[in-house]
Amino acid sequence: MTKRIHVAVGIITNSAGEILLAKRPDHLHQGGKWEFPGGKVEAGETVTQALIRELKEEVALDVTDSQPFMALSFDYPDKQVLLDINSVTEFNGTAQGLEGQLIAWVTKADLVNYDFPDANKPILEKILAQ
Ligand SMILES: Nc1nc2c([nH]c(=O)n2[C@H]2C[C@H](O)[C@@H](COP(=O)(O)OP(=O)(O)OP(=O)(O)O)O2)c(=O)[nH]1
Ligand SMILES: [Mg+2]
Repeated sequence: MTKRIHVAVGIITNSAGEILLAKRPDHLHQGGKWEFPGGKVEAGETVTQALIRELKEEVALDVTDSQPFMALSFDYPDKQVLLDINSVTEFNGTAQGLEGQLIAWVTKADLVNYDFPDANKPILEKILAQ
């Protein structure tokens, strides 16, 4: 049995109400899909610490406030994940794809036009219900 991967994920909303998406590089797990930026929680880190670190590393943003949005477990054929999803409402900086990934600020209405990993379905449903 493999260990479930704990991931800190950010739904980052700007002052225009747009949400930040990043495209996963093709060679990674769920490559080519759009995601909410984030990454693995390392040993000894809280989810908030991981979120702050990952959003700095991946999209160059300094998170100053976040709130839990939802958590979900999902089993891919090749990987099991626990996504700890947080709303990021306060941050400094200008978003950049620091790992060479495409990024996009997307309106809520436009989210349906992006291809997300299967695990993200409940997240999209909750965002769209709000
Ligand atoms: N960040 C993020 N990951 C997601 C989402 N949906 C989803 O299924 N995942 C999965 C894909 C991956 O298996 C896992 C995230 O792991 P990752 O490979 O991005 O982790 P990381 O950023 O720490 O990358 P690395 O340092 O290990 O290369 O979570 C999502 O919306 N955002
Ligand atoms: Mg990542």
